[in-house]
Amino acid sequence: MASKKIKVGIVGGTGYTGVELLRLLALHPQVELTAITSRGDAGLPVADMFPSLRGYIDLAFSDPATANLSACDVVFFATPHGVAMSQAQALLAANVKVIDLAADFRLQDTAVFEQWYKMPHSCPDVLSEAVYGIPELNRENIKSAKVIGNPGCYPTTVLLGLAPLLEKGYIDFSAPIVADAKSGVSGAGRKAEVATLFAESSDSMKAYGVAGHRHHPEIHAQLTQLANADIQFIFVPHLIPMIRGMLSTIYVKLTDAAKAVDLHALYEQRYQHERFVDVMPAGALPETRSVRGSNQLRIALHRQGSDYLTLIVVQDNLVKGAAGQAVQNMNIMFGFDERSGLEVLPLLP
Ligand SMILES: NC(=O)C1=CN([C@@H]2O[C@H](COP(=O)(O)OP(=O)(O)OC[C@H]3O[C@@H](n4cnc5c(N)ncnc54)[C@H](OP(=O)(O)O)[C@@H]3O)[C@@H](O)[C@H]2O)C=CC1
Ligand SMILES: CC(=O)N[C@@H](CCC(=O)OP(=O)(O)O)C(=O)O
Repeated sequence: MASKKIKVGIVGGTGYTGVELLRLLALHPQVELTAITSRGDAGLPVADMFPSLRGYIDLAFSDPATANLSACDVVFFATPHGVAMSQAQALLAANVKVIDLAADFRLQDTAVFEQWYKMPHSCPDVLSEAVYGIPELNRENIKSAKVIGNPGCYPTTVLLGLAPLLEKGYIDFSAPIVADAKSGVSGAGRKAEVATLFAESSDSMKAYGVAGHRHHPEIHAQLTQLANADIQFIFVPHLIPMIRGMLSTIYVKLTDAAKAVDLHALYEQRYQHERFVDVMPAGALPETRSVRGSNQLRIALHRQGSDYLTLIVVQDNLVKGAAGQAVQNMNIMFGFDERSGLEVLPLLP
């Protein structure tokens, strides 16, 4: 394990995933935070905006146009889609690693990226060397990566939920895989929007993106790779009246071979060495509050009749679904203990 401190920059320090990175990295033993950007609040001490960080972070926000990001060892982009790809090439040329929490480096097919994100991809060369950042599925490639496309929040639940079955060929693709997913409102970010006003989003619940959500192609591409087969996948996200947390319920049809297998034991074995994936006891019904504020993802399996399996997966969308997973990726890239900065217990109540 390396002991030297690395210099870390965060572009987009005023957003929800940005401040979550600050919360986790402030106590990371191998990290020295050196630049935290904001366009509108440059010059403001970070702790003035986020008093919870008083005494832990002494820096002020700096303007992303002038911040000395090339002096960092790694830069996190906790920004809207399109920002990281405009700066990645220059940072890589300065030997700085890049971890993007947005979608710039998640989809290898630039035509699909352009279709869903309505912008051309400005650096396909960088994209081609980017690694999709789910450590439990892709750890070896992450070790040597210079650019990480940190996954979307919904994809992390679906992919970790399904991976053990797909790796064994236990899903019968004659029926579609269905994922019915629910997110807390922080998933939409901190920017002001009518849909996330208290009076609009509390005491109510709604589906959205039913005709198509940009995480569908992201999940589909990864499922296809894991299954080595084309698959039908139905995905419906929902907005629910809580601040943080995500629960995905996933329905699959099992192959005949899978029906003879102890699937709970298969999951326990697949994730036995994974600190951040917890396979719950038989019959468990995981709740989002059991992972709140932590990098933990919990999975429960429920057989339904002889042919179907229902998976229930929970995570904190801002931690394992975003900033925590990004820190986990950083730890792997720099040879640190994967748990550094991430041994945070869930908050209760
Ligand atoms: N929220 C979630 O649960 C998840 C979010 N993500 C992704 O992570 C990224 C960040 O999300 P989130 O933190 O929720 O978003 P927010 O809207 O809360 O924050 C966005 C941040 O980006 C900064 N910013 C905006 N435009 C630019 C720009 N052109 N150049 C530099 N900085 C800019 C803003 O700061 P300022 O205006 O002060 O410069 C702000 O700090 C998004 O791509 C999102 O899709 C991924 C997984 C989960
Ligand atoms: C509740 C809510 O609005 N969630 C966001 C997903 C956040 C996320 O992970 O999305 P990115 O792919 O943009 O990084 C959404 O559905 O747009």
